Amino acid sequence: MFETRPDRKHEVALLGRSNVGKSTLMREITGHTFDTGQRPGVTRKPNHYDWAGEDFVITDLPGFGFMKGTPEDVREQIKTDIVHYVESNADNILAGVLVLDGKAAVDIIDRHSGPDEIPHTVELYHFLQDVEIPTVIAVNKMDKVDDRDGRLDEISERFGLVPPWKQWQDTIAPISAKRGNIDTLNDAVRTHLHAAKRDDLFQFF
Ligand SMILES: Nc1nc2c(ncn2[C@@H]2O[C@H](COP(=O)(O)OP(=O)(O)OP(=O)(O)O)[C@@H](O)[C@H]2O)c(=O)[nH]1
Repeated sequence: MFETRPDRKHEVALLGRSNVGKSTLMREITGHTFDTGQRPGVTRKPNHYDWAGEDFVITDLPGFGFMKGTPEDVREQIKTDIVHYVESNADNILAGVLVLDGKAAVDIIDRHSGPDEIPHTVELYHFLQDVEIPTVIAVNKMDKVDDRDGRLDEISERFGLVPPWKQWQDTIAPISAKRGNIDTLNDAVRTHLHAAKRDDLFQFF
């Protein structure tokens, strides 16, 4: 299902449930227009974006989870394809950005938590850790959240990061892509690239 990636060695991968705002975030990062809209599940293939003269791509992976009108087996396939894509490209993925909808994430995670069930978002975070990709959780749509610190503490906890969230600012980045507030994400990603001594490759962050 996935198209061949462009011939660039390094990349930063954006992952998240459908409709969390990945395309909006891509547009904000790159200044280019992407296919965004009200209709969940618009992004079905990885969208690679690269800068002229730079040796990396940013990859917007398909949204996973519930998509109206999409059968269960297709949704499962999308998730499997994401995992395979990340596994195949892990050596070249400098950082992962897991995007959440700050307004909805806690409810969705709790709804899918149980003795036999790990929510996809949490599962993907742990998977990225397992394949040693430094990951930032970008908590988007913060413009819709009233109790900012309370919500971010709840989110930290769901990912196994002991609150208060403020001690995890390299990992948890509250943003509002639509309003253009993404400095926290830039800072967090830059920290990881510094740690990997790859910031030379990624001048935007
Ligand atoms: N309030 C608010 N809405 C946002 C923000 N970012 C994105 N949205 C809205 O959320 C909806 C989904 O945004 P998209 O960027 O299309 O989401 P996506 O994650 O690319 O969706 P898929 O294509 O399904 O993967 C749109 O209506 C956006 O305008 C934000 O920071 N705040």
